[in-house]
Amino acid sequence: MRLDGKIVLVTGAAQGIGRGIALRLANEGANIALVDLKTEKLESVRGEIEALGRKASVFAADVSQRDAVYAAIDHAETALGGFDVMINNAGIAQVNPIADVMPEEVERILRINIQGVLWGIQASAAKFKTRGQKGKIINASSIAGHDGFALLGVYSATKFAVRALTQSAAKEYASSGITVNAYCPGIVGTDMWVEIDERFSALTGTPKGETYRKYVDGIALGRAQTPDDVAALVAFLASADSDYITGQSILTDGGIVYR
Ligand SMILES: NC(=O)C1=CN([C@@H]2O[C@H](COP(=O)(O)OP(=O)(O)OC[C@H]3O[C@@H](n4cnc5c(N)ncnc54)[C@H](O)[C@@H]3O)[C@@H](O)[C@H]2O)C=CC1
Ligand SMILES: CC(=O)C(C)=O
Repeated sequence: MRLDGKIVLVTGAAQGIGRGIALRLANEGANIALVDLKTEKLESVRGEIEALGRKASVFAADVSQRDAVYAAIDHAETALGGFDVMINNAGIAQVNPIADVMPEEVERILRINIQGVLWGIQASAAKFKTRGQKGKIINASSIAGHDGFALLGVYSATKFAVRALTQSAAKEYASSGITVNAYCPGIVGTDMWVEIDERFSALTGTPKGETYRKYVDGIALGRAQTPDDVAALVAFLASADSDYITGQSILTDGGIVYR
């Protein structure tokens, strides 16, 4: 699964799953363009990648802004000398019963989780075509993109949408030699789950930590997922070993959702 010399852009790379993916792919030989809103943390990840002997670039962008995503890809190409793989990882959670959801919060999550992925697909495919090369696009969905979760209804809808975009884009870009796939993690111990757990507590009165524990207890393999567990699948999807796979949204959850 070596990625020697490949140029990979990762959004949401400042922490959590995105950071884990960036480090894993750098370990496989890739040079990484790091994109996020949190520039201080991005600089720290850049240091970790350079310590592995790989090149890294940092670009601050809000993935919900189409122009910013195009600019991030241009920057990656210029800074690192090419562009081979796009990883649309950035996303936010939102915990609210359907009865209480309000327009502003729906608009915010749709802009980041759906439009962010859409602009990432569109801009990276355009760049691969301009460069006259093949490419790989890899999107973050979730187990919540296969099953709707209570109190995570709008979030789940965005992750179902990522699967739809992944399938449609795979069909539209296959003839250009571009593959499009998604990874669907389960319960990963990142800041996102700290936030989800706190919000469940506030809404239901469940003691802090209980919701996370309950979900982890439901995992067949008996432990929470790490960013590196997710990164192992993404490394495969970024590598030549996955060249004959497109349009798939692949579960990596330790045994929660079975499809
Ligand atoms: N943590 C989990 O259990 C799971 C997470 N996922 C998905 O994996 C992806 C990464 O999640 P985590 O690392 O857990 O989350 P996280 O909250 O720890 O990290 C997300 C990163 O994305 C960045 N980000 C958020 N909005 C952005 C925007 N508009 N523009 C640029 N960057 C932005 C944040 O600054 C942050 O660095 C998300 O798409 C999430 O929905 C999927 C399944 C499970
Ligand atoms: C954050 C997320 O996608 C789940 C299902 O936990």
